[in-house]
Amino acid sequence: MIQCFINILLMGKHIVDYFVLYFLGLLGAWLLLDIVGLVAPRKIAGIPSIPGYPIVGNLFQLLENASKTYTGWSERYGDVYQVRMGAHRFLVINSFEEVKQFWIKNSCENNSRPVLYTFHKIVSKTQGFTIGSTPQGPRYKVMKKTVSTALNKRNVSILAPAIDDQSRAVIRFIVETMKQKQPVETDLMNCFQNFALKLSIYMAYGIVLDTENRDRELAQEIIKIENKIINLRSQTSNLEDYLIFLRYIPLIRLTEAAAKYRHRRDVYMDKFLFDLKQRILAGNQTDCLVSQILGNPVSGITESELKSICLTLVSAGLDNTPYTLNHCMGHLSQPVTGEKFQALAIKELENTYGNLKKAWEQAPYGVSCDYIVALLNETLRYFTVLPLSLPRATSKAIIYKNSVIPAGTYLIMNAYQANHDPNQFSDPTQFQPLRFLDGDNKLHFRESEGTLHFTFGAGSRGCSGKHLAFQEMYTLLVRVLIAFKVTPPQKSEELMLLDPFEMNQRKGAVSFEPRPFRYGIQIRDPELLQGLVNPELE
Ligand code: HEM
Repeated sequence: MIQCFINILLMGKHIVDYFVLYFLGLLGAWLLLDIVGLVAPRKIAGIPSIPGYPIVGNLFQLLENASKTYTGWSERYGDVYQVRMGAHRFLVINSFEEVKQFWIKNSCENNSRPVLYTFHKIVSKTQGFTIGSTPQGPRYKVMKKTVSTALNKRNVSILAPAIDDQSRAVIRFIVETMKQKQPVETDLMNCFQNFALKLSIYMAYGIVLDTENRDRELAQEIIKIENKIINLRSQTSNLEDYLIFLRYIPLIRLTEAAAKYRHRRDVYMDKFLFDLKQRILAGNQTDCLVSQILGNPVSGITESELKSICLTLVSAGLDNTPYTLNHCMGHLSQPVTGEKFQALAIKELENTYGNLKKAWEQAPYGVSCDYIVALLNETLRYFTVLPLSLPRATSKAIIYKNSVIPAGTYLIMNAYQANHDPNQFSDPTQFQPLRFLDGDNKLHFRESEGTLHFTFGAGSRGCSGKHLAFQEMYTLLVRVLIAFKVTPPQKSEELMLLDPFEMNQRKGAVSFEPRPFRYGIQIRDPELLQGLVNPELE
């Protein structure tokens, strides 16, 4: 018996020994191949390169708050340089002017996306890529056209009644949960997430989710899983994307979590599509994007492309829109300055619409108040929810100064740095909505004049959902401001810190994910609010 136990132990030890030997052998072979240049990505001539290590390159220097590290390197190596992350080389662009050069002037050449192992081969196996992660090609063009049309200004204006209903429901829910107790200290992040989710699901499948009651669990599952999957798009954390040999080591399966989330996503994505098809078969006409595509075979959209479109609509704004809006709430709750922003916002709403009742009613139907537009744009600029935007790949060569950037090069926009470029924005670290307004509090910038900031990206693959996201944020912000006075939390440690890097709790994630913070809310005018949230009782 004892001998048998010893034999098992010895066998276990041999297995561990073999495993270690296998690992060291693989690493040694890879190092050799790297040194002779067989697995190392080629350097781009004439562009400064950040010194790194064999095999990994700069990967381990970029695991936390990479945008900040890139900014630090730009001080020494200039606005445009190259880094190596294992098997891939990226060009990093840091200043406002250089981003304009690469993203807008070279829009046609810079119009594809990198294909990375974890996201493209593991997560996207069943529902396909989202549009934002699909490389350039004829099928991408068909999908992009469909989604861009659905999300253009005109079609977003058709969604106004839904934005009206859903944003009113959010405020009504908050008021109900406040009951008699006021002021309440809270964080409205989950309400903002439910709002964004409801609108996406409505637009895609024509379903109104009851995120507070009947569909609460489903909504929380979607929010959680989509957040996990978005994080798998991290430009640095998925080591198997860059260190190819890791994929060949048995027992190490860094992508296991990715496969698990994909299965959980399949459950709700397949159900939404199945239910909609059943409703159509039963003759219940539903006016939504998916039924328009299903009813129009000439669009040439295949089943798998339809799945990609659905995925895009469900996931694209689910983190970005609520995080940005919540960051704005964080500014409104700052001692001293927060009160001033709110006072000016209320005054400008009255000036624009005549009174607050009209401002509430008209907010879903356009973005007319320039001060609120400036407040939101300053939030988008200051926070830059995707500090490294989304990565790009060039489909044609770009001539940059004396260098040729070949087709197939991966590009990273350091959007946070470009949005804080002192040559473009005076006092870039100050939150100043008035920077976008003239002396009469009117916007001195029009969209046709170019790009205000790079939070929605830019050029041919810029964000297709920016009109929808902006209209959603505008409506909810106007309504929150009319409904509530926002105050700092009692405990100073619960106040939002202004620096997004300091607040960031997932330092390797693709978007800023601030740790929870709180603010006080108190009903501004109970009588007015009663009539606004329950107009049927008026
Ligand atoms: C505040 C909210 C949002 C922010 C900050 C944001 C930001 C971005 C960024 C930075 C990109 C990459 C752009 C580039 O490469 O230049 C992008 C792409 C995209 N976004 Fe958004 N987004 C938001 C909301 C939305 C919403 C609500 C939707 C649709 C429901 C959406 C749909 C898309 C699509 C389809 C793409 C891919 C474009 C392409 O690759 O052709 N976004 N977004």
